[in-house]
Parts: sequence; C-alpha cells; structure tokens
Amino acid sequence: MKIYYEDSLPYAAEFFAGLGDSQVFSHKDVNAELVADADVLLVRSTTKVNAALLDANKAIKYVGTATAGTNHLDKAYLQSRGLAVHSAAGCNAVAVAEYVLSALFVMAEKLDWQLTDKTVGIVGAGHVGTRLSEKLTALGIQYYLCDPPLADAGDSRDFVTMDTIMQCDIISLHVPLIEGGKYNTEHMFDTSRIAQLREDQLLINACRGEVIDNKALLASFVAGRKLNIVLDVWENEPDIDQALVPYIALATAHIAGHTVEGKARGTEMLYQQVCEQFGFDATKKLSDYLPSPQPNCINLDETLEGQALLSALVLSVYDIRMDSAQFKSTIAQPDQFRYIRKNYSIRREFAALSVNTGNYPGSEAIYALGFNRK
Ligand SMILES: NC(=O)c1ccc[n+]([C@@H]2O[C@H](COP(=O)([O-])OP(=O)(O)OC[C@H]3O[C@@H](n4cnc5c(N)ncnc54)[C@H](O)[C@@H]3O)[C@@H](O)[C@H]2O)c1
Ligand SMILES: O=C(O)[C@H](O)[C@H](O)COP(=O)(O)O
Repeated sequence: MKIYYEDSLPYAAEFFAGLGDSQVFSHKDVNAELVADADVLLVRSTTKVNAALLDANKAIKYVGTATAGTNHLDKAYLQSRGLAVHSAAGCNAVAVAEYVLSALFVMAEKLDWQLTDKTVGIVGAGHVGTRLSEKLTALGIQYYLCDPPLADAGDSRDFVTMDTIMQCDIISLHVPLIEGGKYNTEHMFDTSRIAQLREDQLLINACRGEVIDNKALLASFVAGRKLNIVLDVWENEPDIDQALVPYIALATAHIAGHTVEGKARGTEMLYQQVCEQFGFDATKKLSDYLPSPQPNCINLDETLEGQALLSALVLSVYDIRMDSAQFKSTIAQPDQFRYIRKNYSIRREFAALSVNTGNYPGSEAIYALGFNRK
C-alpha cells in the first residue's frame, strides 16, 4: 500500500511506519503525477484535493485531512470516485478555544473590560464553540450559542438567533465555510452586518476568512469606523489584502489551531481511520510521541488576583500579542503568510501543564480551564 502524506503532518512518519510504503510531499510540489499511484492520501488544509489532483490516480482508496475544516476537499468529486470525506473533526478545538481566551484577556486589558460583566456570542456550537463555552463557564463569563443546524437537528442546548448574537459584547465565529444554501456562512458578516457592529464590541474570527467580507470590513475602517476586530483567518489566504492588516487589533496567520497537541491529534485521528479501513490494529498513540513541556509546571503569581491573575496565567502559556506583532511587522514580505505558518513555534495546550495554585481560593476555576493539578 502506498501512503502519501503532506510534510506538515507531525509524527506521520512514526504513525504510518509499517502500514505500507510512505512518501512525504510538500503542498508546493504536489501534483497529479506525484500522487498518481497513492492508495492513501493524507493532507492538511494547504493541499486542494480535486479532479485535477486525483483524476490520473486509479488506486486511491482513502483521502483524509488532518484538520477540522474540509473546504479544501472537493466533496462532490470525492463522492463521484466513491471516496468518503475523512477529517480530524475536533482535533484542534481546544487550541482554538485557548487562542480565543488569549485574545479576550489581551483585548480586555486594552479596552479596560471586566470580562465577567461582558457577554460572548458564539456562532457555531460544534467542537470549537463547545470547548470555548466550557472555558467561558470556568471563567464565569456569560455566553450565548447560535447554531441553526444543531438547533434544527434537536440539540438540547439553548440557542439564540443572530439578532441576539449581534447584541453581545464579544462575538466569536466558529462555523465551517458553507457556500450557499440554508446555512450559508460565506460573508455571514457582509456590509450590512459589519455596519451593525458597534465600536464597543469585539469580533473574533478564527474559523474561515470568507465568513467575513474582508473588502467590506476594510471599507468600513477606511470610512473611519473604529471597530475591534481579531482575525486569525483571512479571505484569499495566503494572498490576503494587506491593506486590512493595520486596522486589525490582533492579527495572526491562521495559527489558532496550531498547538503541538492539536496538530498531532489530527495525524493520530487519520492513523486510526486508516487502520480501521485497512484492517490494521491501531496500536500507536499520540502519548507515545508528544514531548514533555519544559517547564511543565506553572506557579501562580499570587501578588495578583481575579482577572489579572487569570490573564497572567493564560498569557504565560500563550500570548497572542507575540504572534500578532510578528505578523504585522513581516506580512508585507513575499510569501510571509506561508512562512509564518510553516515555521510556527507551536504552543502547548493548558492540559499539558500543571499549575501550583498555592493558597489561591479560585483554584477550581483554573482546573476547569483545563490545567492539571500540581
Ligand atoms: N483557525 C484555525 O486554526 C481553525 C482551527 C479549527 C477549525 N477552524 C475552522 O473552524 C470551523 C469550526 O470548527 P469545529 O471543529 O468547531 O467544526 P464543527 O463542525 O464541529 O462545528 C461547526 C458548527 O458550526 C455550525 N454551523 C454551520 N452553519 C452554521 C450557520 N450558518 N450558523 C451558525 N452555525 C453554523 C454547525 O452546525 C456546527 O455545529 C471549521 O470548519 C474550520 O473551518 C479553524
Ligand atoms: O481547519 C482546521 O483544522 C484549521 O484551520 C487548521 O489549523 C488548518 O491548519 P493547516 O492545515 O493549514 O496547517
């Protein structure tokens, strides 16, 4: 069996060794000829899988993406070839939720906000939206969920409409890119919705760039509006509209899901799927490969309290300002968007770390955020 995998899948060599002949490729070089004899094709979001890539391949039996989003896979084409859409649903949900927390604490400092007085509107209550809601509960921050597909499917949680979401102080987007139809998300934030945003609100997009009309957003800034926007994802990546970047409060290069665990979990999920499809025992586990974080224990800064203490803790693990500063200072250089993503010094998730809470009375909130007890 020939297994071809993109070089951005961590631990793919280790997981797939012994299942067949493995060959690694870069998304820059991949073409129909290169993967013409692949039985198994494993990608991340930078490789488009469609007729142009696979028409010449008569052997293909499994295509999988080690990501949550699947909009780079031509689903109708895969179906026409009798292939299922395999993804790593939920692999990086915790990573994105922790990215959003970092953004919330940084923006709260900038805007002088007490987060427990604010409301968060979560659009898309799937893997990411749910993980985020759990972390907000741990912090005592009120949130609302909007997810019409889940509401229609009978999910028992309480859901609100987009009109209610638009009244929240903070709006965080966690929907897939859906182009058209009843649940369309493309340009969900179009000119009209962007016009409804108030300057005392915060909008975060860490799902797909096309969910916000970037041209309309830029026009709104150019017209003088002072909106608070955090963007991890952009229309037309990697060739994004650079004119928009200076207006964005925190700007990053589609790295919200790039924790060590989030990326590696994606590879592990595809390994499990391939083993199941081809009748192998899935004996390998992510824990066999993950390095121990250094240091792996954090001492709380007990000179602080309340939001300041939690903010210092979260930012000590991941401070989005560092990524934003690097992005803003280098994005004008050619190929920089790709470069940042490829060379990202990926971070750890809270669950990889222990916290010594000492005599801090709010220790349960810290463990509920995902940290381990010391
Ligand atoms: N920036 C990153 O690094 C990163 C990482 C992970 C995921 N993502 C993106 O975020 C998206 C969400 O990730 P996930 O793992 O939570 O996916 P998911 O499929 O678990 O959840 C998406 C949710 O959005 C809901 N939804 C669909 N259309 C909607 C609409 N019109 N209005 C409101 N809700 C709607 C779905 O019903 C679903 O519950 C992914 O599809 C991916 O594109 C980005
Ligand atoms: O959909 C996802 O899972 C994320 O957007 C993911 O982080 C994309 O990462 P990439 O494959 O581009 O490294």
